[in-house]
Amino acid sequence: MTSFVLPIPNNKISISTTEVLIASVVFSVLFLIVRYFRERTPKGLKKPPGPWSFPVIGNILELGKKPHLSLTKMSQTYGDVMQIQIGTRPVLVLSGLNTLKQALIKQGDDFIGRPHLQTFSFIGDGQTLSFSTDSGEVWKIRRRLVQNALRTFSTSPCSMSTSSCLIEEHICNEAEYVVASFLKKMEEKGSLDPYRYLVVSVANVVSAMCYGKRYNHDDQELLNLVNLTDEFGKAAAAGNLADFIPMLQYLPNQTMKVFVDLNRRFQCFVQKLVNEHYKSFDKNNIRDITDSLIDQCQEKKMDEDVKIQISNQKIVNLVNDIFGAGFDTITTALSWSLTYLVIHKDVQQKIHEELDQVIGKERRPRLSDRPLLPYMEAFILEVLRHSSFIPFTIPHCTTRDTSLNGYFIPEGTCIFVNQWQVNHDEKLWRDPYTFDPERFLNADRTGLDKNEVDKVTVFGLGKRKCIGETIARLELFLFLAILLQQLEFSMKDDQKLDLSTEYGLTLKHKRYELKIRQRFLNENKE
Ligand code: HEM
Repeated sequence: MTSFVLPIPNNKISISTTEVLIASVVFSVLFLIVRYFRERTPKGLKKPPGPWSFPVIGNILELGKKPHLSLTKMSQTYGDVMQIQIGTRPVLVLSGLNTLKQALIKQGDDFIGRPHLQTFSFIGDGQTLSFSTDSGEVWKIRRRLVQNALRTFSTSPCSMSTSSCLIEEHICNEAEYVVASFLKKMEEKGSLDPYRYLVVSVANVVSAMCYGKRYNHDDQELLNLVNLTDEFGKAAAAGNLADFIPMLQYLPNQTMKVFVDLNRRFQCFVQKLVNEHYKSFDKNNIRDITDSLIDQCQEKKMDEDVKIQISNQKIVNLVNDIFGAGFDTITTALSWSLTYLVIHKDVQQKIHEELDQVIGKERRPRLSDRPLLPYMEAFILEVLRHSSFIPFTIPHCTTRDTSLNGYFIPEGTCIFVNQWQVNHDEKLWRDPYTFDPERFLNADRTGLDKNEVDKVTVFGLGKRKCIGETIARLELFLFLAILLQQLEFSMKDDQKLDLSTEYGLTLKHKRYELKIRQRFLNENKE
């Protein structure tokens, strides 16, 4: 009979094949018993349907490298409320706009939580607004503090008479800088990879917004910050199986080590800036989000418990959160926008025509022009819908036993919200896979069709909805309007764009070089 020898120092233990077989059978029976009891449902409610899963790994193999596509396909078989198993963890996958609205808006309190995942617990020491498992009083206060800070900042008056608020001023400066950098590089090289320039400019806008600090584009501190965030994204995108097979947490995990180290370096960087803010804090001169958070924390009438949770140290985590959330998202959206523009030259031409007609070339686009540029708005909406570059929201979790569409969902269930499915649902959209901004225009093409606009699902829904949506939309509008008023984008002659995506924190297209031409020569704008 074959036998195995366990390599325990000084004490070799020999196990026979029969013993291994018996152990496997006992393990499988125990696994099925535990599963049976865990999946019992109260009377009148059903267990959510889903595919059969393997012990230990669950449905990991079926998810593959593009889970948004595989889960969209599976939802066609199992429906809008489907249960899969990732590793040893049951995960409920929600699809369909009505189901999302029911769960996240109508039953918002039941679905408001965040699951306990090892990765989340490392980000900002598990104390961030976005990833912390807390969804009670502390989370509410954190969210309110950040909302107030964003609002203050986006309505603060600015020094330039042409801008309505500080954020407009920052974005306009950066967009102009991108235009100049693009043209300079074109002159030197004849083509360029736009991502490199967009990423630095967006980092500068977020940095100005968070810490009131704007850098030169070749400043080493800014470039370090961009690299750090990039590495952070890559480490997070590599995924962490231990989130779903908890016993792996006890094994060495190189990716998580890198992740923890990056997180620590990022926190140190922010801590330094927050400390500087404390030293020069002036209640009558709130310059940025950090100032606003310090101001609110110092004066709030919070009860003592909560005050400890939102202590000054935690401000670092909140600022960290906003920086992280507002950086990769906007860069990716802008980068996708340029990609669609070079592929769909007819769409780019229509945007140029609209800009020429409404704004002309004598002045720069402003935020107040937004209602006058419906085609531009429709283009941005279609970029967000078609790319669905954040295919899932951040995972949610149920805060109590509940039911959805007649299915029983126990407390603590991890929830994946499939935004990609909603944005490509044939029941909701005409030709969902075709890129067509016109679908968002009203009948006489003078404005947007609100019914269509409201179906686009990229910022999440309900109580956990993205807190930066307003800023994100205005930032995309201003950047693109300023870029497109002055520039025409086209593909490098010998190049065919590969639109396949890399799955990560956000869906990214492959990097490529393009050509850029100045539309009007010798301008002298305000
Ligand atoms: C196009 C750009 C953006 C997109 C598509 C986007 C999308 C999202 C999504 C899908 C979520 C998760 C919602 C959920 O879990 O249900 C989220 C959360 C969040 N976003 Fe954004 N976002 C963008 C830009 C921004 C910006 C610019 C900021 C900050 C200024 C921001 C701050 C946040 C924060 C703090 C959360 C966590 C909210 C919470 O857990 O309570 N986002 N965003």
